[in-house]
Amino acid sequence: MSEPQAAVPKTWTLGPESEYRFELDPGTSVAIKLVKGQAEIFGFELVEGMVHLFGFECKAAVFTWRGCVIEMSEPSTEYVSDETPMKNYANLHIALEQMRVRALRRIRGSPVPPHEVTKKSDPPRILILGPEHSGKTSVCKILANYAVRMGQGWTPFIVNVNPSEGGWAAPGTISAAPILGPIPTASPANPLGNAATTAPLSLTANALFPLAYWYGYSETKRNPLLMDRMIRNLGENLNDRFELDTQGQASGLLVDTPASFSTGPASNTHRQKLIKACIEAFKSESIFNMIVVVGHEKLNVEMQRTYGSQLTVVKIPKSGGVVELDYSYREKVQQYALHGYMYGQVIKLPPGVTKGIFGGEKLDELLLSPSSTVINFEDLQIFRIGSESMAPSDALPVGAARTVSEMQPVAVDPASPGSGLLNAVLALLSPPNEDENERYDEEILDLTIEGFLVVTNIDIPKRKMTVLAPNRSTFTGRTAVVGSFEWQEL
Ligand SMILES: Nc1ncnc2c1ncn2[C@@H]1O[C@H](COP(=O)(O)OP(=O)(O)OP(=O)(O)O)[C@@H](O)[C@H]1O
Repeated sequence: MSEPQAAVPKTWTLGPESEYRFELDPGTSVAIKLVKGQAEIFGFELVEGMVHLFGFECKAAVFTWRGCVIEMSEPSTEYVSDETPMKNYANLHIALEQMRVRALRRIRGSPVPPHEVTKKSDPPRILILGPEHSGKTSVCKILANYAVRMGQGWTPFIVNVNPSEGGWAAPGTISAAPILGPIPTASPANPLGNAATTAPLSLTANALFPLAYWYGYSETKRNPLLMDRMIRNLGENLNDRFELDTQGQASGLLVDTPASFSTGPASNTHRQKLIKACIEAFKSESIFNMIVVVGHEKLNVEMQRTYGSQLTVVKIPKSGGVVELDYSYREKVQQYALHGYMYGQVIKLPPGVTKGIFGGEKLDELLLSPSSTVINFEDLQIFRIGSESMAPSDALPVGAARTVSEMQPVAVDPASPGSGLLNAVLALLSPPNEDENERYDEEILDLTIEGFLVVTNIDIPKRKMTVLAPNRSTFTGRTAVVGSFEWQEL
């Protein structure tokens, strides 16, 4: 078969405050080069003359404040728009920047200028809410990128409580990470950056060290009690970190939420409970002080009524560029994230393109080689939280009681034919408390995760199973938890 013809690169000249939006079909990639001027993708600045690669059905926009010239190979869909809400996002960023400066001054005990004496000095702690595909994650990324680009040493924390996305590493997690450098966008998997746990050591430039808990399901309504507990755990852990990290504390917190916090079929009580869990979890010394509602008038009014007396509720417009993502696309992105976790980013270059950077990294540094290990059933203790098919407590018939509670860790026997472990994604938990006296029944729910495994084969007669993991290590004596995610070949 002949090689696909190299397409002649196209050039676009973008006027000030306009953006070039593109979408990629499965199996395609695009190369974009900034020829002249300045441009950014969700706040991440493109380097002039460098070829930036995008793949895995990425949908994004190259935005420019002052105009630029870009050159690119052919994406699947493309258009330019000069109607963007970027000015609103930049204004919000400026307000947050002032909060950071005042907060750092207070934390360090520096003198306060007379005209600022009456102003509050809490760092920005923001809950970002909005309906499905309103652009919450993109707003979160833009605000974090603008903060780190200020050159003030800010390291804002992003908290991802959207288990369908999982933030870093893999879907199913509730996680947080300090953002140390601008977050690139190259693939929809790991939209908030890559975790160092999976990346090769050479990726130190962009690698993040997230703090993650394993919820194990895509949807928040699957086990709301567990979600609530994980969010509170994360909040507690972060508040402890802030006590040791004044710059991080002043940089603030951006919480990216799933759409089920804001709208959709879930009951109002379910939504309100999750929002309340977030607000209470991250309050410690300085309370949550802002709710940002992306493009939803009714939700904005509801939040004003409920929380307006305690915190600032701000509505910002939704970008016309946000793409509506369907269920099958989201599932595919989850698989891209899991495969990326194990194998790194294997991207097919566009015809005629021979080099470039992908998410800020060189291509040959993006490949990983996971290892397949055969272990005994007894080596690894595997649990599932609650029973396999679990309706939330409030959905049970009146008077009906559960035999297994939603929060109960239930041991899973790989020898049982219905274990559901084959091809399952397992989260490997960090070791429990060394002091036996400090242990408790539900400790598993409160342990952070260290990584992920996939069970690729189960040999019941020999009582052995094969697990795929990013690196060769022993699992003897370790504990893992299974959720609902399954490994699929791409
Ligand atoms: N201005 C834009 N131009 C092109 N694509 C965009 C733009 N803004 C966002 N997108 C894309 O639209 C998709 C949805 O955006 P995003 O994930 O930010 O929305 P969300 O509200 O967080 O979604 P969810 O419904 O999963 O909570 C993503 O693929 C994102 O990259």
